[in-house]
Amino acid sequence: MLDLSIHRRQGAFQVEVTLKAGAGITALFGPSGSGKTSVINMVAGLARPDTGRIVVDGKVLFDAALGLDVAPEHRRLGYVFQDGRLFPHLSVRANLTFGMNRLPAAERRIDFDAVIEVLGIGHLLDRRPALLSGGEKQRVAIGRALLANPRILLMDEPLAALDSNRKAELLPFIAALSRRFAIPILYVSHSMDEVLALADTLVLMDQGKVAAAGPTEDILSRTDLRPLTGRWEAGSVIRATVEDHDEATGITRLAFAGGHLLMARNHLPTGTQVRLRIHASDIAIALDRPGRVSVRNILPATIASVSACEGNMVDVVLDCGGTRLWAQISSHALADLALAPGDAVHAMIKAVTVARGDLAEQRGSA
Ligand SMILES: Nc1ncnc2c1ncn2[C@@H]1O[C@H](COP(=O)(O)OP(=O)(O)OP(=O)(O)O)[C@@H](O)[C@H]1O
Repeated sequence: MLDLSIHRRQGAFQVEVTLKAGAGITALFGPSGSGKTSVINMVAGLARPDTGRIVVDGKVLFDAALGLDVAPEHRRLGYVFQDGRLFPHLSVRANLTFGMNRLPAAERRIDFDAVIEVLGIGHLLDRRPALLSGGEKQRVAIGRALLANPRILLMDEPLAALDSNRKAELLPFIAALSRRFAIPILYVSHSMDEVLALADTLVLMDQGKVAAAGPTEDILSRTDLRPLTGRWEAGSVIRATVEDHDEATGITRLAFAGGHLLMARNHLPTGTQVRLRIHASDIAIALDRPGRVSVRNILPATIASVSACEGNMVDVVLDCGGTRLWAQISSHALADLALAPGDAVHAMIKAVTVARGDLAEQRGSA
């Protein structure tokens, strides 16, 4: 879908990125100044690489060796900025159809009514942008970009200008978009919560280069990348499937590669694929399987690695049927239990939360 290999010097800073992004949402994540916007601007044609090549959906947009540089307006890309940048003098409807009306009818693959429905903006069509909330403006901006039938949607911190409630409201809309309309999204963010809720693929940027890239769960399970994945609370991110709900006990059972997990009942249909988050501080380790204990999730596991972290705490990575679970225990507990790689233990998981799981995802995986 997106295949790029680019190099650009801007002042003292060098961007040197090779990247392939497939279907779904690819997040560019990294500290301020790591080069995320520079990459997205080169894809959009707003900045010119010194060398390299950019291909989107089979179409070569830039090739330095061939002297090829398609103008931004001919790249057929959707770009959503932090601030919606709607046309103030046009109604929401006219904003939405602005790019769409410039396309030949045969190229209008994305249906107006479907976009209105997914973004929940049907009741806003006759309003002017000045009368919209920040979140509504962003939904209209996303709809406008989508209706121009882009090859890819570029989103540069689209939620950065919104407060946390509006952000949380908008996340499910964005998550549903790429799956519902089969449009790849390149999403710049420095919020790990957004990455967790949205990204299929995670690209970690550092000092103008790609430090690591891959499926989000895999990248986030790597303790060596922690300096880059950042200051968010340590923990694991795992894939699971909703297996069943027990109305009587109010418990939902999920299946994952290492067995089953129980959590408070949610309302996701059976079969929904979800991303679960388990904080490292919510996993305790027992050498013997505990008997009468309140914790519901007790799973056999093997110790994969032990390494010092901050203060008197130790990172312990457990292998649970091929899934990595990241626990943090005190160095005192480590010494007391004499834990070492290869030991068979039991992971006691005190809390599990759903970081991503929506109906659109279930349709996509059917
Ligand atoms: N036109 C330019 N000329 C010189 N330096 C530039 C130019 N544009 C960006 N830079 C520098 O390139 C580096 C990367 O900037 P970029 O905006 O891509 O980072 P970013 O990861 O998107 O940061 P943020 O999260 O703060 O938006 C920064 O050091 C920036 O100062």
